Amino acid sequence: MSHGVALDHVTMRFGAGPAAVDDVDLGIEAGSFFSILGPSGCGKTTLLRMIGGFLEPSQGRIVIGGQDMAGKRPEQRPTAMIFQNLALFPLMTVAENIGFGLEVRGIKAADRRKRVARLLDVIALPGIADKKVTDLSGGQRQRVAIARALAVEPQVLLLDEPLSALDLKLRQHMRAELRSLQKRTGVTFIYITHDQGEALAMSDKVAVMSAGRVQQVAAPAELYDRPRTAFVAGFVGEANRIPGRIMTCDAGDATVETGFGPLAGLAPVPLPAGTRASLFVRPERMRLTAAEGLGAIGAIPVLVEDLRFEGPFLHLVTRPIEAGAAAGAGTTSEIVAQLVNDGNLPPLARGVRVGLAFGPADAVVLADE
Ligand SMILES: Nc1ncnc2c1ncn2[C@@H]1O[C@H](COP(=O)(O)OP(=O)(O)OP(=O)(O)O)[C@@H](O)[C@H]1O
Repeated sequence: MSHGVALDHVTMRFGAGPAAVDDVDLGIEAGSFFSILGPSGCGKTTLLRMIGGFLEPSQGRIVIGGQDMAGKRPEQRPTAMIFQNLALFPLMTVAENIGFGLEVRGIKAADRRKRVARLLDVIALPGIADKKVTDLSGGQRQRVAIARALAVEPQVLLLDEPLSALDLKLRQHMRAELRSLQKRTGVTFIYITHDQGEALAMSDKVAVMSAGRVQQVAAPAELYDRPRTAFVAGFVGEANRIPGRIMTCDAGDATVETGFGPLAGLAPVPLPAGTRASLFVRPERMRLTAAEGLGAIGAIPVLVEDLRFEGPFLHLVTRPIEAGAAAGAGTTSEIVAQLVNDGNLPPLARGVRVGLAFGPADAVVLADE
């Protein structure tokens, strides 16, 4: 794997408190779409600013295209950054905005014009060169900001939540646009967001951050299906958490005791018997059954508290009839299910008693944090 960008034990401290970015190791493949996902304040922007050269790490090394970036200013790096507010020049035309960085680098007017025209094709907005940026829609401005960043031919484009100011519809459209733009140009995109849907939809790989640390780096499907920490399971997509304890774990499988009974046949986990651990089950893995027969989590009897019809799906919010307290490990107060509207759903309403079931293949076991 060729590493376009390598972070080696990168740490950033602003003061005496905990590090804003804490000992981060990352390898970002050249030509890939890489997202850094995490809640507000987890250190995403700080990490991106260090890659772009706007901040020097307190410790660690950043290597881009094989070159150590220590001491290099932003304009000396093969990177370009797009900020949340885009920072386009309002009094300039689209062409002047896109050509700005080229002018600064002393590229002649005729060559600038050619390059700007090519970039307008790349962003699929030919013919707007002479418009003022203030006359453009939000999505068009977004694309102009990208063209301006690409004009200086960076190896790596750094994007700091660039879609956050757009309305939902446009944001969803721009996801596909950005993804296809990245593939067309072959430039490495490092994209930061707190929106897991955005990260899953666009990225080749996603790094999930929490409190300055990287929790997991994986392709979107792996992140969703095989989260490695309870934080990732809860932050990426929705997940029901059923607390319990590891009863046995050998090479073949694991058994977890929960307040609703034991569940055997789980994929083995490197945790000793007695460890507090939870089962994480996605809402779409819950099946509707008759409200009886507990046993090995055959069916958890629940009361329907709320339901939302979404066309292809029915979203159920339920409360277990018994809280399902696992000895000392906590209770389950709510179970959410997303049922496929396949024409066979029984009539459901608030207050109806049903059973929700899942099997060992539907659950991921993770140690409590
Ligand atoms: N220049 C600074 N001086 C002091 N503390 C800072 C500075 N920049 C960031 N921090 C702190 O570092 C931590 C990480 O901030 P950062 O902006 O990187 O998080 P983030 O994940 O990008 O959050 P958001 O999505 O809200 O922008 C926060 O606790 C923040 O207060």
